[in-house]
Amino acid sequence: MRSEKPKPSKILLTGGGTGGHLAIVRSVKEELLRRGIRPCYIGSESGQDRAWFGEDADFEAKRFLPTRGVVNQRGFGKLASMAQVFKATLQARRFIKAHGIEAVLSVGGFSAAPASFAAILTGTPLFIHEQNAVSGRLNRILEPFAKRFFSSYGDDRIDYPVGEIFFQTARLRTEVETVIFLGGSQGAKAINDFALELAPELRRRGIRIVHQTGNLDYERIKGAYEALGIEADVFAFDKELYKRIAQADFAVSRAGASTLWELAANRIPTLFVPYPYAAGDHQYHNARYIVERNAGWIVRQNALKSDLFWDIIDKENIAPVSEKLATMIGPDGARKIVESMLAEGR
Ligand SMILES: CC(=O)N[C@H]1[C@@H](OP(=O)(O)OP(=O)(O)OC[C@H]2O[C@@H](n3ccc(=O)[nH]c3=O)[C@H](O)[C@@H]2O)O[C@H](CO)[C@@H](O)[C@@H]1O
Repeated sequence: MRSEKPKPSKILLTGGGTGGHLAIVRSVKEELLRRGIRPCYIGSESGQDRAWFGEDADFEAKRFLPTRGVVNQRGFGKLASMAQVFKATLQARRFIKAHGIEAVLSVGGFSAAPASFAAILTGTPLFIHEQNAVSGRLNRILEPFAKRFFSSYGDDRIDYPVGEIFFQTARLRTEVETVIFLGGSQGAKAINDFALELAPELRRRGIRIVHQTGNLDYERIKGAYEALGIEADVFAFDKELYKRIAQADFAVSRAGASTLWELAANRIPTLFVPYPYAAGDHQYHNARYIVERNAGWIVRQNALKSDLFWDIIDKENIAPVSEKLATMIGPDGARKIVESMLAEGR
């Protein structure tokens, strides 16, 4: 009698740097925990990886390796970073062997390089989730070696793995009583300034303001609202951001992939202002995917004007957009990724 191969249970999640990547790790981790599997994690000492997962007791084991981005460096800096990645790859390889890892999921970002290369070196099945509509450099290099490459854009798409809470708190928006301004995990000065420009008229109309500034700009923006005498819910970063998104009826936001799909899952109509310097202009292409399906609006940062905002609020009906968003994403993303890893891990 042929005995069935046991399903893999030693899963390694890797990648990070900024919140967009780390949010995928979090939702895939939640799905694994629901199935009684505690994954391992490899991230970097730089970036936000430690802030997100340093204290997280859900992981069976974790390592933060000393890596930095290679892409944005030149000359000696680039060589030094490559040497670091090489050294970290050897450490990741030891980790994979020591923990008997049977499948690796990379969510991209420079933190993902060592464990992804180590997966290839050790013949451990590699799965990749690319968050953006245009692939990052590392994922383009890794894709030919991957068992599966997941994307939430295009024909062969899966639902973006958004935290379940964004679906649980979703609701149809019909009227704008509260606006939320979002700058992505690090905040966005252009959106911060735009919010201040809109603030007097928002107050005049009795529309509540919720505003995430990012750490760097927090004091300036808080002070500016005070100087204007306008009451606003201003904060730098909120670990439970879903609560504030759920309160709001309209968003002005960067088009980082995790934020974009969380907003979609929550069905909140959004004016996207893509970060203009993102690699391959990927934030613009992320937002285009939504906007081309009549599920939101987009404006280039250098064309950001208050008139456009008021035209949307005054002349466009937000309810059909909120309805359309319900068809753009379902809650199955993390489940699909996990099932594929369990079926095709070694
Ligand atoms: C400048 C840049 O290149 N940014 C990239 C980075 O964005 P960034 O890291 O800003 O990522 P996203 O906007 O995709 O996600 C931010 C995450 O942080 C969370 N959050 C944010 C603010 C807050 O107060 N609390 C909170 O928990 C959001 O809920 C979300 O889960 O990775 C994304 C995913 O690869 C890319 O699409 C972005 O283009």
